[in-house]
Amino acid sequence: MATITEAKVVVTSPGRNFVTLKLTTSDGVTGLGDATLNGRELAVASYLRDHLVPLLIGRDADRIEDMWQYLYKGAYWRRGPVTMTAIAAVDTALWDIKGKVAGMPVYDLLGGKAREGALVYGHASGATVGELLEDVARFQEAGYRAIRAQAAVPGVAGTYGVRKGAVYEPAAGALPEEQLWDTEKYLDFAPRYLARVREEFGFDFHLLHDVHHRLTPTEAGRLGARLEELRLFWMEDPSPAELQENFRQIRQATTTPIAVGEVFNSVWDCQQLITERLIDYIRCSVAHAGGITHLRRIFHLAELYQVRTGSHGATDLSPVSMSAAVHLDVTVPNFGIQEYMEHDPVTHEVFRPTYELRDGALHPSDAAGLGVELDEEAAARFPYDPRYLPVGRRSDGSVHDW
Ligand SMILES: O=C(O)[C@@H](O)[C@H](O)[C@H](O)CO
Ligand SMILES: [Mg+2]
Repeated sequence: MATITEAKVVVTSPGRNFVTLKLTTSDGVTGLGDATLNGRELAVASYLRDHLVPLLIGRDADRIEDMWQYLYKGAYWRRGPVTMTAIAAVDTALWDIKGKVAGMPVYDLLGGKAREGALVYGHASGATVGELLEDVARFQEAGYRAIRAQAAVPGVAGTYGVRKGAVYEPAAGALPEEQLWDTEKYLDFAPRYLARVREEFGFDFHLLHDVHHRLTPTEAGRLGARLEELRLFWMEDPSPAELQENFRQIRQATTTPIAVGEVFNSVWDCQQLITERLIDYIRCSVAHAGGITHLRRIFHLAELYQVRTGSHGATDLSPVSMSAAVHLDVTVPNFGIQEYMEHDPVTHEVFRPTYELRDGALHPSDAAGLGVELDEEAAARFPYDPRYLPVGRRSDGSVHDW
């Protein structure tokens, strides 16, 4: 039996903030887990350092499921993004260790490949429709077969999803940026620019769009119906999903496929969405939904109901959880798509993943474990840099879902 002898929490900001857990066993094997919770990073770092590390030292590194149950049920206070991200980091690091001990990539531990690579979608955006079209062309030239399109809505400063230079989010600054939101202007404009994308580039690629929780179920149904002829791959987060039964109304109003789940952290956040078939794609991630062990459970439940996967994968997830996602993606029968946003090159000075983008799909390497290295000396050169995600406000000044 190998025991955990060291558990280290590394907070670093190469381009943006990441929290990483590094476990070492009595056999000298190391494993990595991503514990990054965008905008609330230090809460997870403290949860790990102050509450989990003392429980990990001396514990059997082989018993991944038992560790998961021990940390989940042992906390008494169940679920929540901070707890589940911390558990995810431990779980991911243990899978990495198990793979290295077995001399196998994690996808082989999970039953082996069902496909060679995970189809990904890239993020095209533009401050104008012209810029968006140029960006879509750039992604097509780079070999992407699926592209998410977001354009700034005229008269709505700081529309969600539009990059400023190389920066996606969060913006620099000590306090959250406040962005204006106008539902009517968006509902009028979005179908028109998405139609322009189809006119220009045709139907021979997957087109996606993220609504980012901005609409009521009535509005979302109306938008979905209007977008049907554009045959979107999906309409993401059309409405906030705390109340899962609200999606029944969207479902009845439109056949545009629906994807939800990047903010969920457990199967209980999406069990009704899945079992009542209120969505088509479940977007939970390894980092925020309890690690490989729990995300696999969610994906298996989804498979029974013909709901496919489409994991969150913005750059607020480190190359460690991106790698874990790709290993899981290539094994599950109900894989749909994987979100992928290339990390800033400076991020790769600290994290060295071995997955590769080829023909619009991410391919895991056959390295044992997850195939990611963390350079701790490089990590020390990039101290934590406090950032927040933006806050949305309507034109009357009241707070809207961002
Ligand atoms: O699907 C996406 O990429 C976005 O919704 C981002 O993940 C979110 O704004 C948090 O960074
Ligand atoms: Mg999203």
